[in-house]
Formats: sequence, C-alpha cells, structure tokens
Amino acid sequence: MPLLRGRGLIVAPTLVHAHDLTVEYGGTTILDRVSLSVTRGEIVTIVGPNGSGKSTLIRAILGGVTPGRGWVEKPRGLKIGYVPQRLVLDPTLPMTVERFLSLPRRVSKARAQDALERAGVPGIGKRQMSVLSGGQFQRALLARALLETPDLLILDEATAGLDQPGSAAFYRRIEEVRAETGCGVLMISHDLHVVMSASDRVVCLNGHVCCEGTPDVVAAAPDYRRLFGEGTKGALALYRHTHDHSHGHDHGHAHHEPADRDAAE
Ligand SMILES: Nc1ncnc2c1ncn2[C@@H]1O[C@H](COP(=O)(O)OP(=O)(O)OP(=O)(O)O)[C@@H](O)[C@H]1O
Repeated sequence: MPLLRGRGLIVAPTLVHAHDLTVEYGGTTILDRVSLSVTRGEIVTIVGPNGSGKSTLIRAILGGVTPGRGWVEKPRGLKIGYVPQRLVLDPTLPMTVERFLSLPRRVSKARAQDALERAGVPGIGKRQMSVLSGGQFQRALLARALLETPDLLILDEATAGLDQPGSAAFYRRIEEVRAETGCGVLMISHDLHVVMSASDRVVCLNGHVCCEGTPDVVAAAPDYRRLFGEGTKGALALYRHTHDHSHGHDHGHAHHEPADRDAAE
C-alpha cells in the first residue's frame, strides 16, 4: 500500500476507519458513537477503565460484533494480524510452537521461522507450547499474527500477565515490527507507562471517546485525569523523559530504554 502524495504532502493511507459506532447489549449502550482511525505506520492505543468497551470496539473493527449504528471502513484486501489477550490451550496436548503456527493452515518451516524471528523469539520453534513462559507464549501469539505480514496489527491487552520489563520488551518489539514492515498498530493496554512511551496516538474510551491525541495531550486532559487519577502524572513524566530527542523514524520518538530483557530468554 503506497503512501499517497497530494499537494506536496505525503499522506499515510488510512487502514481502518470506524465511524460513529454504537453497540448495545440487552438495552445497555456499551459504545456510543465511537469513531476511530488508524493510518499506515501509526501506533494507536486504546485506554479506558474496565468495562469501558475497549474489547467491544476491537471486536466491532474485526467484524465479530455488528454495531447497531455506524460502520467500519477498511481497504479491500487489508491484511489484519490479531493478538488476543490470552489463549487457553489444553496443557496435556503435545504441540510444538511450529505446529501451533501451522494451525489452522499449514505454513512452511521457513515462514514459521521468519515469523518467530520477527516476534523476537527465533529459538522456540521446537519447544512445547505448554512449557513457554508468559512472555514467550505471547511472542508465539505475536508470531502467529505476523505470519501473513499484516497491514494492520491489532492487540487486545497482549501483555496482560507480563511484568513491567516483560511488557516493555514486548511493546519495543511491536515498535520494531512497525519500523520493519510499516504496518499500522491498534492496541488496548492497561499499562499506562508503556502506552505513553510506545504510542503515537492514544484514544481514551469510556463508552464514548473521552479524549484522544498524542500521549502528552491525553495525559494532560481533564477527562483522562478524572478516569485514571493524578497517579498518571508519573506516566506523563516518563513519556516526557523518554521522548526528549528524535531517533529518526517517521514518528520522531526517542527511547532511553531500561535494560532490555528479551522474552526469548
Ligand atoms: N457479548 C456480550 N453480551 C453482553 N454484554 C457484553 C458482551 N460483551 C461485553 N459485554 C459488556 O460490555 C461491557 C464492555 O465490555 P468490554 O469487554 O468491551 O470492556 P473492556 O473495556 O474491554 O473491559 P476490560 O478492561 O475489563 O477488558 C461490559 O459491561 C461487558 O460486560
């Protein structure tokens, strides 16, 4: 999908645009006229309290929930890779990571290996899914989502259950995947510190879009402060601290990372 040029500007194409989505369950409005878009090469994170409709919004974008009002626009043939919050596998079922990547459609060993490398865990192909650490398991799910080299990567709390260094390493890999492939990323995260350092744009949801914008704009917004409290000042401070110079990719984010701890270890 090439970049569009118009009037001297280079405009990244929109990968998905949700227009005015309204979803009700049993007479309760879960999403109220929610609009959201993601362009190529952009990392957009949805934050919001428990039950604020984040997963419902992702499901509506993926097509698993039909909105009562509004619609979702995606370019024809858009390839989406999806990483769920968790996946429960029967621990008694013997299954290597390579075999897992071949379900439901068989992929060659070379493609499986390539996806594992891109997920940052090149050495786990022969291991049993049941013995992977939490971080490695989530990387295996990421590898599965990367098999088709998606245009848009969607992650629903993919780091739930990982500790802070584990989720920071995971999100760093997501940024690297974005830089390598130019894909767009839409994710849900509760890890505000990581969100603030890893996102280009944050959408704060509470049934409706309370506020959205760059991480510093959202962290300073009264609605966001009301939902997440003054404790989130720390997240903003971290964001400012870690973004005080450009490191050259399209989004101009800088990173003074804590000591890396790769999930492959
Ligand atoms: N299939 C369903 N039928 C009825 N109610 C549902 C259904 N799916 C979600 N809900 C309700 O919709 C609300 C929003 O749920 P959703 O999972 O989208 O929230 P969330 O922001 O992702 O929450 P969390 O942060 O806890 O994962 C909740 O009150 C939930 O109980």
